[in-house]
Amino acid sequence: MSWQETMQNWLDYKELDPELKQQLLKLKEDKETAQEAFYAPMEFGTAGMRGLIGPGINRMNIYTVRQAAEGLAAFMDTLDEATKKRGVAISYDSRYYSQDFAFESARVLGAHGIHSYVFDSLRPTPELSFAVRDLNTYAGIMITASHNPKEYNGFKIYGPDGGQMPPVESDNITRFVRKASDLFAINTKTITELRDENLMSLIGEDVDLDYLDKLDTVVVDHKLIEEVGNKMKFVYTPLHGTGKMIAPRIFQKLGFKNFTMVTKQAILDPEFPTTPAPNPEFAQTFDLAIEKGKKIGANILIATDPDADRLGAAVRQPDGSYKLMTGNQIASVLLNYLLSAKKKLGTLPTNGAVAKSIVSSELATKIAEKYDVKMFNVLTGFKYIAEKIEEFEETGSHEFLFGFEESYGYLVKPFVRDKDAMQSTILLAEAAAYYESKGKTIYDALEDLYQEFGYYREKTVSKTFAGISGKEQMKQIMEKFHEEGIKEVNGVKVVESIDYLKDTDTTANGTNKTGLPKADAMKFILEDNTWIAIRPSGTEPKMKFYVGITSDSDDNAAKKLEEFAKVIDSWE
Ligand SMILES: O=P(O)(O)OC[C@H]1O[C@H](O)[C@H](O)[C@@H](O)[C@@H]1O
Repeated sequence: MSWQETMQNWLDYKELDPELKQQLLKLKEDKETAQEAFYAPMEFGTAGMRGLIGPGINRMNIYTVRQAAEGLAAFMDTLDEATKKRGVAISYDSRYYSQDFAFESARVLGAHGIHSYVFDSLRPTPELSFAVRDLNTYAGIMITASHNPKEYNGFKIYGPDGGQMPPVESDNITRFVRKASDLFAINTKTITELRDENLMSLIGEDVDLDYLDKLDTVVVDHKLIEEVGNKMKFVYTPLHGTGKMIAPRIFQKLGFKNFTMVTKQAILDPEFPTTPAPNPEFAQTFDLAIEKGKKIGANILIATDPDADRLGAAVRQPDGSYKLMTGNQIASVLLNYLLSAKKKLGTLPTNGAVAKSIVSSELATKIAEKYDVKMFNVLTGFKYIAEKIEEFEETGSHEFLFGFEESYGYLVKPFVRDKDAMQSTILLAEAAAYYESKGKTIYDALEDLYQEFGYYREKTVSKTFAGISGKEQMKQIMEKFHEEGIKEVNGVKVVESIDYLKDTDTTANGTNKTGLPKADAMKFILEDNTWIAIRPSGTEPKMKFYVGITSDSDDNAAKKLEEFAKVIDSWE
C-alpha cells in the first residue's frame, strides 16, 4: 500500500481520535512531512520505539502504541498460562500523552486477559525495571522518549529480568507487532472493564518503598555519609521529570540533607520550558542549576533527564564557574571511587566485573585493570549490559560491579537492569562528599586519574540525516565504510579494524570474530591507541562518529582530540 493510501485510510476512519483527525487534516497539506508520517511503520531501535508524536504509522499516537502493546500481548499469548498470568508493569514519564499511552497499553493487554500493574503517577525508567523484578511480572512497558525534545515520545519493552529486551526477543515481539497491521482493528477494554475484571492494579508507594530500600545498598561507605554527607552542598535538577519522585526522598533518607532543587525545573512540565531539550549532555540545561549553585556555593550540580535514567554533572572550579563533565568522565570518577572505596573497606570481590559499550572511554578499562576487575565490552544499548549481568548470575562467573555508556547512563547494583540515574546520583553524591572531605572536587579526582593513567579524551560528532532521504544517505555512508574501511586517520596508521556487521576483527596477524552480535557499526584502532567508531544512532536520525585519544598532558590531549574530531567531522 502506498503512503497516500495509508493516509487515506486514516482520513476515512470515522472513529479516528478527534485531536489526531484535526492534526491529520493539517498534515495532509504538507506533502513531505505527510509522507514521512505514513511511508513506513515505526521501528524498534536501540531502545524500543521512539518518534515524533502525531498522526501516522510512523508516529507516536494511541494507534501505534496499541500496535506495540498488541505485539507484546500476542507474544505473551504464546506462553504458558502461569507465565502470562504474571502480567506487565507499566510506567511513564512527564511527556505529552505519556500517561494516556500507558493506560492505552493496559487496555490492549487487558483485551488479552493480561494483568497490568500501572504506576499511579509518573516514575523513573529504572524504577520500572525494578518493578518488573520486584513484582515478578513477565514484562514491563516504559512510556518515554528519554532526553529527546518535547515533540517526541517512545515505548520501551522490558523482559522478565528487568532489562530492555535483547534483539532475539525484541525481534520476536516485533514480528507480532507487524502482524497487528490493522491499527484500527486492535481490541481494547475500557478502564472500567479492566477494573471490574481485575485486569489492572495501580502501583506506586508500595514499589517506591522497596526501591528506596534497595537504593540504600548503593552506598559504599555509610559511615562516611554520616560524617560528611550533611556538610556537602549540592544542587539537583530533575529537568521537569520523574527524578523528582525519588531523588529528594533518597537524599533525605541517606543523610544528604544539604541539597537544593532547581525549583523551576521541579515542575512536571511536558513543555520542558526551561531547556531546548531536557538533555544533561547540553550545557544550556545547566543554566538554572548554575545560577542556584552560585547562590548557595554548591560544589556540584547534578541533573537527571526526564525519565531519570541518565545523569549529567557540573563541578565548581576555583574561579567560581562551573565545568560540565562528559558521561565518560563521570563514569570514570564513579568507577574509580567505587573500586577504591570497596578495596579500602575490604568489600571488593575477587571476581568483580565491569561492563561498558564499545564506544565508551578506555580510561575505565585502565581503572578496572588496576583493581583486578574484568572489563567487558558490549554493543551500544544498555540491554547488552543487562544481558551480561544475567549471564554472570546464571553462570556465577562474575560479580557485577558497574556498567556504563558514554551516553550518560550508569548502573551500580543489579536490582535494576537499565541505567539508573537514581543510583548514580547517590554514588556521585557520596564520591563528591568523600573528595570534599579531602579538600578536593570531583574534577580534581578526575585530574588525579589523568595523571595516573594518561589524559584520555573522547568526543562524539553527530550528524543529523532527517527523513526518508536521510535514512538512505546513512545507509550509503555505512556501506562505504564497511566496503573500504580506513587505512589511516590524521597521518596515523590503523592497526586494527573491527566490522561488527561482518563479525570480523582484523589485525596484521589475521582476522578473528568480534564475539558480539552483528550490528551496523565499525571501530578502528590506530597505532597511537586512538580509536574511532562509526554507527548510525538507533534512537535518533543521526550518524555518530566517536573518537577516543590519549596523551601526556591536558593541553596536548585537547589539541589531539580536536585534530581528530576535525577529520571525522569532514567524513561523509
Ligand atoms: O546511540 P544511540 O543508538 O542513539 O543510543 C544512545 C542511547 O540510547 C538509549 O538511551 C539507550 O537506552 C542507551 O543504551 C543508548 O546508549
